[in-house]
Amino acid sequence: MPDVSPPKPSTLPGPYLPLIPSLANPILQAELTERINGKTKPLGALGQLERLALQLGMIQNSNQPNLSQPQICVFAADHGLARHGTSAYPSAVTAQMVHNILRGGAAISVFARQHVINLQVVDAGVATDLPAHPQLLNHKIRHASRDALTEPAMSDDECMAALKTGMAIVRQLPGNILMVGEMGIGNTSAASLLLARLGKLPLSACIGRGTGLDDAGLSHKEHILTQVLARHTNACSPFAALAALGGLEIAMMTGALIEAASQRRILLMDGFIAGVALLVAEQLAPGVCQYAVFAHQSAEPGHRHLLALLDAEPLLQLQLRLGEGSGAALAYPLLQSACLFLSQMASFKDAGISEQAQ
Ligand SMILES: Cc1cc2ncn([C@H]3O[C@H](COP(=O)(O)O)[C@@H](O)[C@H]3O)c2cc1C
Ligand SMILES: O=C(O)c1cccnc1
Repeated sequence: MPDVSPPKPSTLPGPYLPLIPSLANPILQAELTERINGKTKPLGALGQLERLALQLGMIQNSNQPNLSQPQICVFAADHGLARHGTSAYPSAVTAQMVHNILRGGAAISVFARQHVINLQVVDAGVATDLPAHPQLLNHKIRHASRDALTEPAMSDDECMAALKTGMAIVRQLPGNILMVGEMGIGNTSAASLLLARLGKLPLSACIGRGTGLDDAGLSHKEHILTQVLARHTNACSPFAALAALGGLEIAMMTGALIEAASQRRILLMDGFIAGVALLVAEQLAPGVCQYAVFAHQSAEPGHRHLLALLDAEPLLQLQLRLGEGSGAALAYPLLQSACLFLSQMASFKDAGISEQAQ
């Protein structure tokens, strides 16, 4: 039956969302700043690493932050909208890549192994059923999101279930630092739609080639996504936009980020798709962004606008356009270095070196 009734605006029942603790703590901030400035280096010479160390200290409410039991969760799902040719690859690649990740052959498998980061894959909504695997959590909400060109990608109940599942997954995870990644053919489209709607940006600034569309593919993608936005003009609140424009993996990542921030975990953010989940999380639960460290700036053009919107300073510029959490894993050692310089570097006082510049 065609959906003829006017869509009712979706609202997220508030009590499900935890409060995000504020990081404001002027005393600790002054203490950390003095500690950083007192290290044996010219003032400010560790640049962005100094701001990173300060942020990590504030997140952990400590002047000696440390990283323990780092976790990467790769959320996987398919997209009904992908049937309109919005990706250079077919949806079948999502499940194939999940197998590849679990076998240890994907980029994220390699980088997680390299940096000794625990890796799990979550089936949030892959189109096919996946065989059981010790590193695979089966939380399939449905077999792929619905086709957002004709109906909301998720019902309110499905979207809520995805958010709550993401939160529950994090409650079961150890560690004080979370990286979220994703695998879902067609998810640059969902992310672009969400960024355009929630960031109030023109769609043209939010779209890109994703897995490698050519010029004709890119204009076809823009044509389809323009129609999707027009189909869902009422989906303006963060929850309504998330449900309508979708991505089961994006919704589950959003829940995971909210829960992790509420527990004062560090959120080491990957690229464009994960970044859009953070935008949704911030709008649903203001304050989440205080916990985010931005690993890199993706080559997907919308990411630059997203980072500007979030006033974010990415650590790396590697022209990555992969997702999976790969950029977050690559940046992880920088966070280790930020913690180590704070705990191990000598101060001018310890080393008996004159602190005064000429
Ligand atoms: C082999 C392969 C591995 C990937 N790993 C991540 N992605 C990335 O590309 C997809 C998004 O781009 P689009 O919207 O154009 O489909 C997502 O699955 C994302 O994780 C991959 C894509 C492919 C093809
Ligand atoms: O930056 C990302 O997250 C990204 C970019 C292109 C394709 N998949 C993911």
